[in-house]
Amino acid sequence: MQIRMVTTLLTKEQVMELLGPVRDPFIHTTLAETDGIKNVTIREEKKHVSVKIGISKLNTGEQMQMQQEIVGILKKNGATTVGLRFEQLPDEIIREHQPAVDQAKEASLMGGVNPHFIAVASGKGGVGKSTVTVNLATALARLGKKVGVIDADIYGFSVPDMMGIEERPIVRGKKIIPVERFGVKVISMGFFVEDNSPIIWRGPMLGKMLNSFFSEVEWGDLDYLLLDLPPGTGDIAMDVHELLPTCKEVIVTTPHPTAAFVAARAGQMAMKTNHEILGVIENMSYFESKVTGEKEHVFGKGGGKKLAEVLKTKVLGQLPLQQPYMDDEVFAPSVYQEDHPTGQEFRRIAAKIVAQVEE
Ligand SMILES: Nc1ncnc2c1ncn2[C@@H]1O[C@H](COP(=O)(O)OP(=O)(O)OP(=O)(O)O)[C@@H](O)[C@H]1O
Repeated sequence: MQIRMVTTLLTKEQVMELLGPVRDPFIHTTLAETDGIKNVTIREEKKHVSVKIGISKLNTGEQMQMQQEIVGILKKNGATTVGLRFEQLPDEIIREHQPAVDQAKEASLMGGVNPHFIAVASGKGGVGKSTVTVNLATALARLGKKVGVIDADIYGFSVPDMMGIEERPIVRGKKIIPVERFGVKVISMGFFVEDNSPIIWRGPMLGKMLNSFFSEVEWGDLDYLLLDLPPGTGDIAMDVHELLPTCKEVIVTTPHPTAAFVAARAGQMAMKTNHEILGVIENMSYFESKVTGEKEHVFGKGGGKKLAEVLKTKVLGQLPLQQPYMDDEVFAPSVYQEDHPTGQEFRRIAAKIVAQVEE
């Protein structure tokens, strides 16, 4: 915005308004949000504006760039000279705005060794994103990996039900102990909601919730932390993507060309937020008759391959339409057994991911 000067120099309010949208280079939050514009002084007679700016990291190249940006804005709007000083933002402000994964990594909250973060995304709901998350996690655990899952699908949290988790996490001291099932540590919004009641999320709340899933949960030593993202490419999905900037991603689609087209948007969202795409998983690829062994492509064909081409990645696997075996002893309606054909396909996918990530 450019404010035209007629006779007087900028007012304090105008300086606040002009510099408010400038972003802190490390926590990607505006100065208005971090309350980072301090001590604005105007010397009308000398056309001089001096400002103190709160920044999350002092004395860096990024600070220099920010300095140039601010001086440029103020000069463009009438200041002849600009005095600029920087000070360190308070820790609590940085924590509040810092992307969750970065925070976890920096603080080494995961028991000292940082896991590989893998987010599972989809272009729309109902394509099997949560099914893929829980089975990929279980398959990685079966390969001997230490695995955690964060059910970040805040509206449609379904991971506990899918894995047949009935207990709730216990709190020890100030830490939440995740529930363990099939060797996978699980934390879900569903654990903290009474009676399945709906929640209305606003951006900052979402960030706080994700941050606390990292910092207040006793994850211990993990090799992999999987995140079940909200479906689609709306605001909430975008917010979650932005809060998790250092994740790798798996995109789930059905074989229908339209589904793959919509999933491409999720892939583009991943790329926009600098997430590396590990590959595409095509779910509900076909139905195989138990009687004739014939494969029917109930939901169309080729969507996964097409999506992988668009996103310049590969198809990690194709999952048939099939339920897990009925098991009277172990209740987990969506977890495929190790000897189930779909369980075996998940094992192959998990092995590919391990090879790719740990290479
Ligand atoms: N390969 C499959 N064969 C049979 N049923 C499946 C398969 N994949 C998923 N389903 C079923 O389809 C439904 C939707 O799956 P799921 O909840 O995993 O999708 P989603 O993409 O996570 O949806 P949302 O994001 O809306 O929660 C579930 O009832 C699940 O059990």
